[in-house]
Amino acid sequence: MAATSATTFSIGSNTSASIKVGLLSQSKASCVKFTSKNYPRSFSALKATNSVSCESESSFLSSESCAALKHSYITKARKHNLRSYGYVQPQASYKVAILGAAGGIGQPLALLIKMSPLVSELNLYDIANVKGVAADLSHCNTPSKVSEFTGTSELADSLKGVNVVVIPAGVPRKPGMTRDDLFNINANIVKTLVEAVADNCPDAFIHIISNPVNSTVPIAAEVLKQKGVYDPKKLFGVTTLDVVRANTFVAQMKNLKLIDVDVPVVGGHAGITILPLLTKTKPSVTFTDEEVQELTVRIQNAGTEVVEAKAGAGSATLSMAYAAARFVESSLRALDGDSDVYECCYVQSDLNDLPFFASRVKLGKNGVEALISSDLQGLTEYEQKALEALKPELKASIEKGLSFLQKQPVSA
Ligand SMILES: NC(=O)C1=CN([C@@H]2O[C@H](COP(=O)(O)OP(=O)(O)OC[C@H]3O[C@@H](n4cnc5c(N)ncnc54)[C@H](O)[C@@H]3O)[C@@H](O)[C@H]2O)C=CC1
Ligand SMILES: O=C([O-])CC(=O)C(=O)O
Repeated sequence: MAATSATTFSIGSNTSASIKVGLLSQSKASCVKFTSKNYPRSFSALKATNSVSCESESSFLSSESCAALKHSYITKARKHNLRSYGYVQPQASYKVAILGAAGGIGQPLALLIKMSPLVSELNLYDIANVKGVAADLSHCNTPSKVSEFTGTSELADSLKGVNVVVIPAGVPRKPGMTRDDLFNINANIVKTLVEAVADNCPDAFIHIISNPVNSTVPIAAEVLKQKGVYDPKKLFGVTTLDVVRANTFVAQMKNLKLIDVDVPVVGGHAGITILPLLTKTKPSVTFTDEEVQELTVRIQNAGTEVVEAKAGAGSATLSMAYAAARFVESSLRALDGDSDVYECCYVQSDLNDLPFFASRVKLGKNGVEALISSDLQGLTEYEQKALEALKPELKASIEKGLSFLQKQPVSA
């Protein structure tokens, strides 16, 4: 059976049938054809491995096990943010806004979100230069409608009816700066934007990317509180890039398949407050003490590595856009009823004495459904020490953010 207008999902190994690559037919929803250049596996090959029990190819293609495989492909492909470059079949109709959409992160992030089958409308807001970005992006033949909004007079309209707001607005670091050096400019930007979110889409999930995240998230929380619409389950500091980096560096060091590696990263998003829990890596990996030290320091300094390499032209944008798109997609899957969505992020927390803390969370339709405490149990001495060491810095950054609003109350 030929698969027409097919979408290719490269999903790594599928344990239930040892299939590496599948072609999922869009024209016949229940049909999966297992052929690929890299891993040619026909029905008879599957049968030979006892992976299927049907007698004929046609009965297999219409069987429940085939439908389950199709479901597993889609789930795994979605989890890993894989995209087809062909036409994307709409699967849901959520509305996403990016505030700071014309920037270094905003533009590639907009492109990645434009490729999501879960998005029907994509609103791009910035104080300048967003018209051309929107015109350009709107020519992609993916389902979402792109709209542009320029300047504060159009901010409110950009947020009406939005389900997920992503905020990468603000200045990036230059070599020699810490993230905290961005506080004076970015605190005000985040405050103004979150005020508008509170007024126009108070139920939305809010993803804060602007640095210093350790302080800008507490600022956003205070703004929402003063506006009377704070829902701690829906406010997130985006720390996905720390996980993405940890996964990449561990896979490289240990020669593992990237798609399989998952390292929880807890704490915050600056220097030593970024704490990868390497002993909780999945699949289980053993590290020498030297490897733990080397990896931890590299993950903590990875932002600076990029800032220095860009030599004054900004900080991470492409990897950040990739990470932010993953977090948006996870949020949309959770909103859409997927009950198996977990991400590390910086949220209001009661896992320890810090009011905000990054950890793995379970996401659901209403935002954070549960904080995953098990990652913080059974820590090694190294991890426990690092956790205690990060607390004073993170506490100070949180307090700096919370007290900012005392000097600058929200506008009515
Ligand atoms: N959370 C994380 O893991 C990461 C956070 N960042 C942070 O993301 C922020 C943005 O970085 P880039 O995109 O590289 O900077 P950029 O300078 O390239 O872009 C920032 C954009 O924000 C816009 N902007 C400024 N004020 C605004 C306002 N009031 N309303 C709306 N838009 C406004 C600018 O016009 C510009 O288009 C920085 O603060 C950076 O430190 C960067 C990488 C990783
Ligand atoms: O390092 C920076 O300034 C940007 C950032 O947060 C990161 O890349 O992790």
